[in-house]
Amino acid sequence: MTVVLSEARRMARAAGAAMALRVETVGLAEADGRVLAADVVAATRLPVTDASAMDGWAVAGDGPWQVDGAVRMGAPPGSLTEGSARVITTGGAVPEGATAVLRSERGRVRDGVLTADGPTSPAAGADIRAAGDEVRSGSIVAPKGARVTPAVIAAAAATGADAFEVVARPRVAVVLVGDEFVVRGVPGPGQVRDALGIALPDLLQDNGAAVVTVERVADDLEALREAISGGGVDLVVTAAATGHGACDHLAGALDAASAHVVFRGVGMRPGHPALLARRVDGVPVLGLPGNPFAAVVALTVIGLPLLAGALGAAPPRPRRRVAAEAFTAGTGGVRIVPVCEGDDGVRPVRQGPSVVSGAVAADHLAFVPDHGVAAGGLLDVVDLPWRR
Ligand SMILES: Nc1nc2c(c(=O)[nH]1)N[C@H]1C(S)=C(S)[C@@H](COP(=O)(O)OP(=O)(O)OC[C@H]3O[C@@H](n4cnc5c(N)ncnc54)[C@H](O)[C@@H]3O)O[C@H]1N2
Ligand code: MOO
Repeated sequence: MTVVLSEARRMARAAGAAMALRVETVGLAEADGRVLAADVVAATRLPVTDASAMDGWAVAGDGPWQVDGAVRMGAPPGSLTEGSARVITTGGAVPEGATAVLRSERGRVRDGVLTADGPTSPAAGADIRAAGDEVRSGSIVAPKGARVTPAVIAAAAATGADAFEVVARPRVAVVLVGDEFVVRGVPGPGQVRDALGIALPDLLQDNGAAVVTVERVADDLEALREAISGGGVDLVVTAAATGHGACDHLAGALDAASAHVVFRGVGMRPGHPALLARRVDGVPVLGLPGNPFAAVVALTVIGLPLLAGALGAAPPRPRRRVAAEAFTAGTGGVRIVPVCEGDDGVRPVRQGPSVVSGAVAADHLAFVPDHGVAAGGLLDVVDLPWRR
């Protein structure tokens, strides 16, 4: 069954969401890039106590004040009596009884007595960050489904967290099909240098997956059936053999494995032979076309929604960009064009389906609808996965 691109993306996301991955606990230092399986809740308010916003003196009541010492950072705040002042630095805990902070540049100390420059004492509460002003204890610092970023880690650490509950990485088997490949050096006549054996696993890992095996199989139905049937994985991603040629055995291998084909063919070019199936044990099989750029396209526009669904993360939504020049329509559905971003909008980067070199310079993939887009019109784009 052939589907339109939007439908393929929806089905891929649903296939990912059906995976029901485990939840695991990881320390803050190992969490960057993972997806939260539960809200991160502040274990404390921030600031923990009333804190000084400036270097200066905590003062109690109106001046002049008798300076009675200094607030030690990291020590409990103690208390201050009316008419007294205590040296305090930015972030220091304001002693009980203090009514304001006087900034260092607005006062002077002579013989242990602090006087404010100018006619008045600071207003009540001046330059004091009230306890809980920034974060309330029990409030949500980062929601379930969010990707852990350095900002999430910093906010969680500041509010007392030592670990996160994250969604386990989906375990992926990558299967590269074909007899023609060499894996080092320059290919000889009739040979093809494998372009995907390293790049595909890297792309999957960068997007939250744990690639557990990378297997190469010949154009052989039984070998392919076996390769896509391995246990201990949550997802199988294959490259090549999606076509209808004599050597293309993916459909036959899925049939032999009694897998259910969710779709075979997507209304987009390149990448139209992409396929999604479900094994009898529920494990999805994503079949990427063999032409390397088509494989990268299919992984970006279909594989990433699948992974986002599996992780419970927000899907990578297309964004609107101005077309800096006209984009002509393709035949057979959405034309997918690598584009780079300039001041006047996005422009195409020349690219054929069988090489990935054009994508090296590109920022996004643009979706050109079947009526094309005039110069100055709007295009949907998704980021290339390494540009996020
Ligand atoms: N009669 C038709 N022929 C083709 C059609 C079509 O609609 N009708 N579609 C073309 C499109 S589009 C694509 S994409 C490919 C899909 O091919 P397969 O998925 O069956 O893959 P193969 O035929 O095995 O290989 C295609 C091409 O890609 C090269 N390849 C495969 N894997 C790798 C790799 N790991 N590294 C580098 N290159 C790879 C392979 O050598 C072939 O050149 O079908 C078209 N044909
Ligand atoms: O998926 Mo194919 O490019 O359209 O090479």
